[in-house]
This record gives sequence, C-alpha cells and structure tokens, in this order.
Amino acid sequence: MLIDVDIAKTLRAGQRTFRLKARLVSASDRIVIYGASGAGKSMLLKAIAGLVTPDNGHIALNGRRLYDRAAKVDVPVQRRHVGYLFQDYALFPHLNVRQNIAFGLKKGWFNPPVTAHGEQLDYWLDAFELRPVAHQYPAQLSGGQRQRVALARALIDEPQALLLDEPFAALDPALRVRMRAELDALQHRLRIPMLMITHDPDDARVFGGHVLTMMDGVIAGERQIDVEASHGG
Ligand SMILES: Nc1ncnc2c1ncn2[C@@H]1O[C@H](COP(=O)(O)OP(=O)(O)OP(=O)(O)O)[C@@H](O)[C@H]1O
Repeated sequence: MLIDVDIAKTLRAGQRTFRLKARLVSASDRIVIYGASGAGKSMLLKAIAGLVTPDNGHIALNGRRLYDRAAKVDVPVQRRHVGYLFQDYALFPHLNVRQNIAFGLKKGWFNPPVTAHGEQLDYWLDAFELRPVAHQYPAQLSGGQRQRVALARALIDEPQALLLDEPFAALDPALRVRMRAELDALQHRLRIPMLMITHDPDDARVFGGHVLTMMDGVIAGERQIDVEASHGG
C-alpha cells in the first residue's frame, strides 16, 4: 500500500484543545500506529476512512486522492474503498451472521434477508469457518467469531486496504494471541494492506511491519519490525 497522509485537525471540548498534526508516508503492507490512550490514533484512522474530516492537509491511498483540502477533494466514506474494523466490531445485534456480513456489500444491502446468500457471502462464511453459526446473532457468538464476522463484513466488498481500530482490545489474553495469528495468516493469504492502531506494544511486536509511534497528536518516531527475524532471535 502506498499511503501519504499529512493532516491537521483541532478538537475543542470546553477549555481543552487537542491538536492532531499527523504526517505518515509508507509503502508497507503492514502499518502499525502505536501510542498511549488519547494520542490521536483513532482520529487519524477515522480521517483516513472518511469518518472524520480534517481541517487541513491531504490523504492519498495508492496514488488516489481521498482528501485534499486545497483541491476541495473529499471522497465520501462509501467510495473510499477501505474496510474498517471497529474496536467493538459494531455488529448489528438484530441481524444474524449472514445478514451482518451481507451488510458490507457495495450496494449497501441495508435490509438483508435472514437467509441472504450469494457467492461472496458463501466464500467469506467458509473462509472464516462461520457457516455453522451463520444463522446466529452476535450475542450468541464467541469473541473470536464476532471478530471474524466483523472482518468478513469489512472484507466482502474487496477494499484496497483494511483499517483496524484496536482489533484485539476486546478479547481475553488467550484469544488475543490466537486472533493475532489469524490476522497475520489472513494478511499473508489475501495480501491485503492493513493499517492497525493499538496501544498494546505486543500488537506491534507480533504483527510487525512499519511501526509508527504517535504521541500528543503527532507521529513521534518510526521503525521497521521484521517479525520473522525477531521470531528467530
Ligand atoms: N469530539 C471530540 N471533541 C473534543 N476532543 C475530542 C473529541 N474526540 C476526541 N477528542 C480528544 O482527542 C484526543 C485524541 O483522541 P483519540 O480517540 O484519537 O485517541 P486514541 O489515541 O485513539 O486513544 P484510545 O487508545 O484511548 O482510543 C483525546 O485527547 C480526546 O480527548
């Protein structure tokens, strides 16, 4: 993925002001933005997805301008072709697994039938081993299954990149280890570029790639973590 972000945004709540001034350029297919709570990671991720509009700057993905204040470009969320995995997965509680995944389809299947089907839907149900629970509702799923449903929903529309907001924070430690490995395998299999934000140093260490550190609204440092090399040593 080629990502070029240089944005500024000021947020005010009462007397408090938070300034995001983030510059990020990367050609890596694995990017991790690591930083403490309140550093501005979610704001940056949401700006890339189009869920938050910066005050100034530009955002380009694979050479395509998604936002450019000077050129008055602001591509709407649904046309940015990026998948977004929300921290709490944001599944619809009243929709079953099939319906939740179908919701991710391009045309916006806003009221998918309980027995929704289709080639892509079947593919993702199988890919994430969700077929046995396809008729179940989010409250009837395990944490790992919930995450897989959210991933399938984010991937079914074949996005150019997948943005992940603290993907393991909602999981217990054992499941976190397993789902990190699953995500790692998924990235290798699909070759889909991923950008993850996290406050957990283990995520950065295990997932690896281009790791940027965010502090007080700015990118304060960056390094390359070669996971295979670090496993070996
Ligand atoms: N709507 C808002 N109005 C004012 N300030 C806000 C608003 N949303 C977030 N902020 C502030 O912006 C800063 C960055 O928030 P952000 O959610 O991006 O942090 P984060 O690094 O993702 O933290 P966490 O890991 O806790 O999710 C925080 O200090 C927060 O209080």
